[in-house]
Amino acid sequence: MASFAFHAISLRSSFLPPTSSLAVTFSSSSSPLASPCVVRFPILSSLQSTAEDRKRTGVNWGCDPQSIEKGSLLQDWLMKEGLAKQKLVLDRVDSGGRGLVATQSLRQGERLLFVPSGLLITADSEWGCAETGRIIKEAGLPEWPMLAIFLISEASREESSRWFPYFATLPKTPSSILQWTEEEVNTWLTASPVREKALECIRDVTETYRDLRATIFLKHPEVFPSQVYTLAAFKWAFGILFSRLVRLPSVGKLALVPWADMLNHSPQVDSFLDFDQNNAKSVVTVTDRAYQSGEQVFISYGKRSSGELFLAYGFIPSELNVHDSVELEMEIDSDDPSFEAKLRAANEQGLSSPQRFPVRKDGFPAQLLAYARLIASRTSDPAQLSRIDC
Ligand SMILES: C[S@@+](CC[C@H](N)C(=O)[O-])C[C@H]1O[C@@H](n2cnc3c(N)ncnc32)[C@H](O)[C@@H]1O
Repeated sequence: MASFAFHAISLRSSFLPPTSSLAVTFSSSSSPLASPCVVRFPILSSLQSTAEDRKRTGVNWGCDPQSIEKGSLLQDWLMKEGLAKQKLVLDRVDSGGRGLVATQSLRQGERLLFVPSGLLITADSEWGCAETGRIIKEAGLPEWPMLAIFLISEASREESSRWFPYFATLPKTPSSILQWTEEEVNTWLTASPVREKALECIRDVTETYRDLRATIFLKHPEVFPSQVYTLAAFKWAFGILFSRLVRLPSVGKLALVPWADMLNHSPQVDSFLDFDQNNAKSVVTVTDRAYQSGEQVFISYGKRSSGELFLAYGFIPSELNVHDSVELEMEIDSDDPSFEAKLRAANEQGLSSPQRFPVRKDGFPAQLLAYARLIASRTSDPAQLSRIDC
C-alpha cells in the first residue's frame, strides 16, 4: 500500500546525489534552442501572490494554503480530464487547513478517488516545454530534482501549462522545513532531536540547487531564466514534493496525484494510496472505517513519528501519535562485580551495554523491562542471569 512517502530523513540517500558526482553525471550539452519556450515572470493573474508571500517564499505560484476558492475549479478540471464522480469535496477542516470531506456516508472498505493515470505527474510526464524536458532528460537527473524542475517549468508557464488549474490550488508556501532559515531552525529547534536533520535537509536541497545551476541552468539561460529558476522556486518545488509526492507501491512509481494530495494524515488511520492496475486503472484508497457525511476523510502518510512528519510535512499531529518514541539508553554498571556475567547474559540475547530501547507513548518493548531486571539483579550466578529473559 502506498503512503505519502517522503521526508527529509530518507531523502538524502534516495534522491540527493553527492555534490561532486552530480557535476560529472550531468550532460554539458549546450545545443542551441529549437524553440525556446515562453517563460513569463512575474506571473500574473489568479496565481499572483501578496507582497508578503513573495518576501517569504520568493515564488508567485499557488495560493494561500488555507484557500478553497479554487477547489471547485480544480474538481471541474479534473473531471473534464477523466476523474470519476466524487463522494468527497475540498473544504476547510480543523486538522490540516483544507482537506477532503465526505459528501455522503461512507462505509468501511469503500473505494474512493479513482484518479486516472493521465492525471498523475511522474518522471514520465510530458513536458509542456519540450526543450526543457529534453535537456533535463539528457542530464539523467534523479527523479526528485527532475520533478522539482518539472514543477517550476510548468508553474512558470501559467495558463499555457496543462497543469495550471492544479498549480492554482497548490500552497504558495508549502509547510516544509525548507521554508525555514538555518537561524530559525537553530532558534526554534534548539532542543529538538530533529534539529540536525532539519539543517542537513536545508543544506542538501540548497547544494543540489547550486549544482544544477552550475551544470545546467547557467548553460541554458534562455530555457532556465535566472529570475525563474531561483533557490526560492527550487525550495518551493521541493516543499511541494516533500509534502505531496507519493510512492505507488503496486507500480513502483513516484507520483504527484492531484486531488488525492488534498487528503490529510491521521496517525490513527490505516488507509493508503495505491494504483489499482486491475479494474479501476487509477489511484484509489480504501476507507479503514465508516465516515458520516460532512466528516473529513483521512489517509496515512506512513508510520511516522511526529518529528518525521514535522520535517517533511510541517505539522505535528494533534492526536496521539503511536509512532512517537524516545530512545532510552541503559547500561550495566561497569563497577558492578557481576558486570562480566551480566554482559555475557545480555550478549546471549543479542543485547549489549550500553543498549538503546524505543519508549513510545503507548508503551515500551518487553526487552527493556527484562534488561532493567538484569541490570538490577543481585546474583552473579551466570545460570540465573541467563534465565532473565530479555
Ligand atoms: C498532502 S497535503 C494535504 C492537503 C493540504 N491540507 C492542502 O491544503 O493542500 C499535506 C499537507 O497537509 C497538511 N496536513 C496534513 N495532515 C495534517 C494534520 N493531521 N494536521 C495538520 N496539517 C496536516 C500539512 O501542511 C501537510 O504538509
